[in-house]
Order: sequence, then structure tokens, then C-alpha cells
Amino acid sequence: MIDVQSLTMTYRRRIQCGQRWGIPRYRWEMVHALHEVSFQCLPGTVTAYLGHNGAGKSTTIKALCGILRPTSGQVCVNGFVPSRREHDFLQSIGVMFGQRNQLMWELPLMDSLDVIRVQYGLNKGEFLDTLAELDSLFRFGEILHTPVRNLSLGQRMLGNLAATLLHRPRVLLLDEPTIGLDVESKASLRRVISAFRQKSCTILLATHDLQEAEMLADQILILDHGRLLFGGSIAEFRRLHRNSVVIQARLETPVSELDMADAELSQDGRIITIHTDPERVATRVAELLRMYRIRDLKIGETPLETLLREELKAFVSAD
Ligand SMILES: Nc1ncnc2c1ncn2[C@@H]1O[C@H](COP(=O)(O)OP(=O)(O)OP(=O)(O)O)[C@@H](O)[C@H]1O
Repeated sequence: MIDVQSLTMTYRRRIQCGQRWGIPRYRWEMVHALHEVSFQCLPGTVTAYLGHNGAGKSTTIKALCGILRPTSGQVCVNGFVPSRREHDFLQSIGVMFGQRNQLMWELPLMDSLDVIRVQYGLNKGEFLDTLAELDSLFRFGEILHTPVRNLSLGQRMLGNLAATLLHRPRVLLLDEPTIGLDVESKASLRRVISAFRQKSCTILLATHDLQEAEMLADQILILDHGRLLFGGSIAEFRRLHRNSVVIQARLETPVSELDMADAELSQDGRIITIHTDPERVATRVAELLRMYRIRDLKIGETPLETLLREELKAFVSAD
């Protein structure tokens, strides 16, 4: 369980502000990375943490695993205060930063995982059981016996994820774990996340991969410039938005311009796209059928990415 109340994080950053006699001059600047952020993540759920670059996602994860102490506010993970870095707390969490490597470069993945086993004080039997289970989810194949330095970026990422899961954490904090993963490896990651969710693990997944978020998340948190804009399920997020349905009509014959103000025309003039409210779908379809000769029609949910872009745009203009 993760409980965050009014979390505020401020960094001090030294920036160059010119030169005097060829010597650079510096001044200190405050960076307000998080402002009064509050949320909860329950056991057995996946929370996708979304937001632009620099929104404050990694900073939150660093506060949750205790690398950083909050400037103000409270953070509680599995009943522990993370910044105290108590032994039982560290044994109960698994953290993975997408771009960091925690494996031994020169050792085969299997041996590198064995080193991590020793660090966590796991016995060989437990280790082999967990590894067999992870193997059934990841389908490691020969990579277990390949030196880490010879693994591809995606294989290394899966190896790092395995290292994060070896001690069967109850809280899993994943910071952009899909960077560099191909379709098959992303499917492995989804299998792993679903398996750990079923074991009542609390999972926080900071990601720019909205498809991944849509497939996995029970809850989404949307962060912008350190402020939480939304916390709730994807269905709730969709309900808040007008234009949560997308209609796409393929025309019999291409047109050069449209007579509908709020519709978009593809470059080849063949596809009309309309984003609309669920209640207006029938009216909009009738309008399309009246005005154009339609070859086929698709009606679906507006992608999360489009809604998120609108949400962030609306926030900037309201600011
Ligand atoms: N050690 C630091 N010192 C000063 N400022 C920092 C430090 N780390 C992060 N920041 C600043 O805090 C803000 C939030 O950064 P953070 O890394 O948490 O964002 P993020 O949402 O994880 O971004 P990304 O999606 O690019 O990883 C940014 O403005 C960043 O420049």
C-alpha cells in the first residue's frame, strides 16, 4: 500500500549566470518538482503515473523508495516511512529505473542474479523457485547464460526487471520500464505485472507508453509541472471528457475540403475523423451519411493519448 499526502519536493540547482574575468559565476535556483501531491495505491492494483518529461514522476518514485526525503508532506509505503531506509522496508520494495543497470556487466545474467540473491539474503531454494516462475513469464531462453554486456538493451531491461523481482517485493516501483522493449518483451512485461498484481503487489508504473497504461492500469495519475491533475480510473477519466468517442468514416470518393467545422480530413481526402460525446454519436453519424457517400465507418473510444493531450492543454490555458 502506498499513501502519499501533500508531498512537496523542492530541489536546489546551481546554474551558471555569466562570467567575470573569464571565471564562470553561479547562482542557486529552486526547482519546485512536486506541489502538494496526494494519492493512494492499493494492494493488488496497478497505477500508471503519467505526465510530460520533467513533470515530477521520477522525483515521486525517489521519494517513495526513500532516496529523497520530502521537502514537506507525508509518504507511507507498506507502513514504513521510506526516507528512514529501514531493512524491512527495503526488503518489501522493488524499484527499477528504466535507464539504470543493476546487473554485473561481466557476469552471465544467471550469476548476476545470484549476486543479488546474496544481497537480499535469499536461500538458493527460494531463488531457484522464483527464477523458475520468472522464466515462465519472461521466457529467458539462452539470455540467462549470456554475459550482461552482450545482452541487447531490451534483454538487459528484462534482466533488470527480474533482479527487481527476485525478493518478491510487495510494492513495485517501475520508472519507464518499457524503454527499448519490442512488442514481445512488452508482452513479457505485461505478463509479469499481471502476475504480481494477482499476488496483491502494489504496483506504480511511471510511463510515457499510454497503450501500456491503458492495458494495465486500474488507476491513472496525471501529473503536470509537479501538480496532480487527475487521479482515478481510465473510465472515470474518459467520463470527464467531452469528445471521448471517435468516429472515422472512409469515403467512397476523396474530397478536397470538409463542410463540417469540427471534423478532420486525412491528407488523401479519404478519411473523416470526428471526436464527439457519447450522446451525440447517432446525430453525427446521421450527419455524415447525409453529406457524404461512406464506404465504411468505425466508432471507438478516443485514444487515451488524445484525451491526455487535451487535458494537459486545458490545464496550461487555465493556468
Ligand atoms: N537532482 C536534481 N536537481 C535539480 N533539479 C532536478 C533534479 N532532479 C530532477 N530535477 C528537476 O525536477 C523536475 C522533475 O523531474 P523528474 O525527473 O522528476 O521528472 P519526470 O516526470 O520523471 O521526467 P521524465 O519523464 O523526463 O523522466 C524537472 O524540472 C527536473 O529538471
